[in-house]
Amino acid sequence: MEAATTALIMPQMNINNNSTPLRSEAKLTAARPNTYAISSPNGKRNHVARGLSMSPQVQDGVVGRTLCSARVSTYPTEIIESHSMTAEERIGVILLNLGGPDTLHDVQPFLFNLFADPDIIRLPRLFGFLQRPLAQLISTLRAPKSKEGYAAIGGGSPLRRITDEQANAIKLALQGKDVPANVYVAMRYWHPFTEEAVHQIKRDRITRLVVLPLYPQYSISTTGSSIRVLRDMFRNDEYLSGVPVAIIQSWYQREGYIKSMADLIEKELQTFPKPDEAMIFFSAHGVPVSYVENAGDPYRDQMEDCIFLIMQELKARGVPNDHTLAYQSRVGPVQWLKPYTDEVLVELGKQGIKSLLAVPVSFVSEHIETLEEIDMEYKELALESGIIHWGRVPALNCTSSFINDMADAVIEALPSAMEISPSAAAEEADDGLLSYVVKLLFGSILAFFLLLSPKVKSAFKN
Ligand SMILES: C=CC1=C(C)c2cc3[nH]c(cc4nc(cc5[nH]c(cc1n2)c(C)c5CCC(=O)O)C(CCC(=O)O)=C4C)c(C)c3C=C
Ligand SMILES: [Fe+2]
Repeated sequence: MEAATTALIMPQMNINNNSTPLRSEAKLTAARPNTYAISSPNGKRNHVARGLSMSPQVQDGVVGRTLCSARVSTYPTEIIESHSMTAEERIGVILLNLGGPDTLHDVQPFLFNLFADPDIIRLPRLFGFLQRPLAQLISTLRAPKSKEGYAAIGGGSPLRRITDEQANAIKLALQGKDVPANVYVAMRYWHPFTEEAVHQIKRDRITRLVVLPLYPQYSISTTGSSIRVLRDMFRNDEYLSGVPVAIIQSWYQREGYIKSMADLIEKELQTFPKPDEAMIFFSAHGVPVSYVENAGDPYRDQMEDCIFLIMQELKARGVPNDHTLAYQSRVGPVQWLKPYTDEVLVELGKQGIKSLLAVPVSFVSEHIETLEEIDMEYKELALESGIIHWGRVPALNCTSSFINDMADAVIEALPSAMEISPSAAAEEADDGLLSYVVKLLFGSILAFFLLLSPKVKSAFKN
């Protein structure tokens, strides 16, 4: 397939972002020039310095780990010339998601994959060899608690089914907008794995690809991790390295998403005896504090912006309810983003709050943390703490306004697709098999003793 025929000028990061940030703007004042690429008809690129970028700290934490030197998308993409696609273009959309165990038997290997991810357990580079032994131990310790949770929601995660439904709905929405596309699901820790999706993309000879994470906000641990894996696959493959790719890094600020969330909240409030007295309780999946404070993860800022925008929309609709934000699902012995959901529930009970509407906000499908943690554990805790009326907003799943907005996001991103340049990052040193085995053995022994500590053990078990 010939490369695109029209010259285009775009940010090298090829991030699509549609609205100007609200509260993140302050951080951009410390901006430095960003690189824009000019693609010419023969596919060669020249680079010019232009525009704004995030602070160096964020760049170190995020840019180095993402496809095409991508920055977090808290500022607008500037497409200077529009780009026309050829008729033979075969468009692909790859949905990035976490994945979940299909059966209880899958729980421990799923957890192993999750904890073996260096974006989930961030060890200093020198201790990288401990990653897999640690993952083996932590997944074994965590599995009984996780299994209980998955058993309580029917014996497995609904994530694969819902993500497949979303993929199908986005495909139909794109078709309805005269943009025929194949939509692929790429899970990070369980089937269908990213490798499987990428294999299909090659098989289908896709010529232009949009990467759409199913996480509204960017975190190093979610979108960042999936993009890192994709980048490695693309830059090492002769065919894929020539496919223009557009990456949507985060989209929590999209009007369609904000309005869809506001619709769900408004509707659920009506189930309360006194809707205007219910507190709106946003509960986001947490990340360790060190991600935000040391590694430059924009997750907390984006989450706060997101809540601000949803509340702004609700106020404009005459829904002035009180609201609060807390973080759930912490794992392990480190500090996670605060305040913690369980502690806030107890505190709100003490303050005499009687009606609470829980709103899961970091994810767009039902999953274990909505169906078990919120609907069972937190509900019970809230009722014990004095809350009388409890409600929970459903996840967006296949809500048509949301799916329609995702299809629009794809269409808006298409023109900024560009080839993934080989990364300058140094490859891991290859020390040979013997060294690998010695490190693995040493790592396993060290990890074993580390995890014998009762405090560490119980932190992963609970
Ligand atoms: C935006 C969403 C998510 C962030 C950020 C995130 C970070 C993160 N998660 C763990 C550990 C676990 N997560 C687990 C399940 C899980 N996590 C998310 C989303 C985010 N995780 C989802 C949607 C799910 C559920 C998948 C499903 O099967 O339904 C689990 C397994 C379940 C359990 O045992 O609690 C673990 C473990 C870490 C350590 C982390 C950031 C570093
Ligand atoms: Fe998680």
